[in-house]
Amino acid sequence: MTGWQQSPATALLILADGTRLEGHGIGAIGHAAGEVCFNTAMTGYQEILTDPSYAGQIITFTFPHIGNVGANDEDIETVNMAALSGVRGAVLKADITNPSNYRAVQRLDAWLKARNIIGIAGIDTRALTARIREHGMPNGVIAHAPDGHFHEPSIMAELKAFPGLEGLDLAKEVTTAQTYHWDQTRWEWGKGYGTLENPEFHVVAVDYGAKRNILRSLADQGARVTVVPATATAADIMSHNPDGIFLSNGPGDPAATGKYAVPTIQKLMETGKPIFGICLGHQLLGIALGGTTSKMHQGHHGANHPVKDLTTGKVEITSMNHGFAVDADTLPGGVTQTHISLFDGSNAGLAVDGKPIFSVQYHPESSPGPHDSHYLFTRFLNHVRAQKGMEQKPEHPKAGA
Ligand SMILES: NC(=O)CC[C@H](N)C(=O)O
Repeated sequence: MTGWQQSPATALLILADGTRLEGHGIGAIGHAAGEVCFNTAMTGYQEILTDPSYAGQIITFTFPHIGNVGANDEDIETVNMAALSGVRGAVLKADITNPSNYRAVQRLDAWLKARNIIGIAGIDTRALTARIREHGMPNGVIAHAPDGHFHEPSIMAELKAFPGLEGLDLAKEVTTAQTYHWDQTRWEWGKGYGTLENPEFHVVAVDYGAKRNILRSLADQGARVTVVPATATAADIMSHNPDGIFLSNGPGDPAATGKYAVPTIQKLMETGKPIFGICLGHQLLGIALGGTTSKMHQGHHGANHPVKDLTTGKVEITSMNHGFAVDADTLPGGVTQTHISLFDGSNAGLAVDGKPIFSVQYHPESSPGPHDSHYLFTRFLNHVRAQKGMEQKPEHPKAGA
């Protein structure tokens, strides 16, 4: 048969420059192309693999042992389960072992298969990560064939057909088709997830690929949340009579999604309502204010990224997942750069002077990641409280309070 190659390997990762890595296939069978990035988080692989912002990407985990705690039904960040799984593939160092954790209901490889995610294990992820650091995030294709028979022409055709993330609006692939309401609160020891009983506020969240724990974090602050599709107009959003507006994280190129999202955000800014954006929402807000965004070299994907709050001098350890960034020097007068990454000085936050409008590039919902930045949800709702003449809550409550 022409085009078929037999290999002792059951999975391949081929990069756009022809680099060919062989390993053991796990998860779904077939092939998929995407941008190959690396994530340095040591925990939370299931939350990472279900973050819709990874649409169009293949994740290399730098932590060598992924899968040891198996898979459970709770650590799912995808809200729109009707959408295809965002991430295109997972690249691991060590083979997946039998899970050892009280929450595990499945092995990770079986879970990957059920979610149609292709994985490859046995890869020298240190070398691959060093390569990405040196040359940037390449396009690549991941393939899994349990019998070791790979149809190379179709695998290479898939790689060639992948246009790269620049210019891609992927929010439309993962956003909700319908408006829905959210009232689940954050997980607490001994209690699990709660339900918001007596909402004090109403927030409309624009879903570009929202993560569950962001919606929970808003509910935790007393906000009932109405989640609307990415293409909702300003009139649609205002028809829900929100006290505040949230712009979610999401995949793809902010400039591409901005074609329809930015005019909406510009109209929303005129309403005077408090606006808070995270990650893609931050980038879209940056563009709406007159700034630009650029593709990064290796991006930021991990759970230990130091960020400096330039307004207080404090450093927060944050969770990050982005491959584009707001160009700080394009932000106009009247907009303050509030946070920067201490890894590379790139923009990590902004605020509109004198208005209740702000956003951050990183992930205060911390799923997975440290909780240092959770105060930002309080800050957002404090803007709402101020407009309603209510007492502010401390951003950093004392332990036990
Ligand atoms: N997590 C996100 O919202 C990512 C935003 C954007 N897709 C980026 O890669 O920069």
